[in-house]
Amino acid sequence: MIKMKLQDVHAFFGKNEVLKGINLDIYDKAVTAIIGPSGCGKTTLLRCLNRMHELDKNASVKGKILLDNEDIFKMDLYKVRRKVGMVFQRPNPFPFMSIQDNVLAGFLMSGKRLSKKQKEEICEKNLIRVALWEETKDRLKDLPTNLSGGQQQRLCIARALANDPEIILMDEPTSALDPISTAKIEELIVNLKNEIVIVIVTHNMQQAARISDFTSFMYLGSLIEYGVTEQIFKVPKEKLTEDYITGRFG
Ligand SMILES: Nc1ncnc2c1ncn2[C@@H]1O[C@H](COP(=O)(O)OP(=O)(O)OP(=O)(O)O)[C@@H](O)[C@H]1O
Repeated sequence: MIKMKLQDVHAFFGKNEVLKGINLDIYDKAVTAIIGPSGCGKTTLLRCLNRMHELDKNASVKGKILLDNEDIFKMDLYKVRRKVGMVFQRPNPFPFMSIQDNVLAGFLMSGKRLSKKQKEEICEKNLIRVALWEETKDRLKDLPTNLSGGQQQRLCIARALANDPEIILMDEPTSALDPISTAKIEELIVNLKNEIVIVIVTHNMQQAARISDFTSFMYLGSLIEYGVTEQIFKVPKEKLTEDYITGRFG
């Protein structure tokens, strides 16, 4: 089933067109990877999917992005952001909030009142989902600053999950992490895909091959090739894709 559908999406910074008519179907219960050389527009594409691109005052978008057949540009912005969460490259837990409050940050910021029991339940459930519960259950009131980078990133994923999004966008979520933390996040992504749609930007082609079901290869603002990950990596149809995945450029 198609969860998100992009139709002729163009994105600009001022007059600079950085996405040049992207058509892309993002499937439910799947991990979709976006790969391509630096500056090709991967992050911009990701940021269009939850309307973060518009935050830049110089930026604009044209085209259609449908979420469950609803045009996200006609939806309430708060609803879009609630349905489409985001995890960034560098773990960015709120440094002055406890581990528990970090998980609950979405609720705290929206002003929603929760009982102590509800808070504890939401916190436990989401820390379990990211395999961080055992490591943090005795220090939920501590600040997150003493957690390792990998733990902080899992906390950020728990924070995104706690809002019950339908899609999570991940912008190079492991590029600042060591190999063991990276492996844990990859395992987590694969486990989560049965409940949530994941779109991940990665520079690491082995990572895309390991964890994604679909891969889109971008070049200079265009989507060159999109398909099942195994096909893209084993028998790419486009020469540009082949050159990129075999390391001839990028
Ligand atoms: N805030 C901005 N203002 C102006 N131009 C920008 C801005 N952010 C990105 N760009 C430009 O838009 C183009 C696409 O950038 P984007 O960050 O989407 O590429 P990317 O593929 O994610 O790159 P990388 O892999 O290096 O992160 C680039 O030419 C970049 O210089």
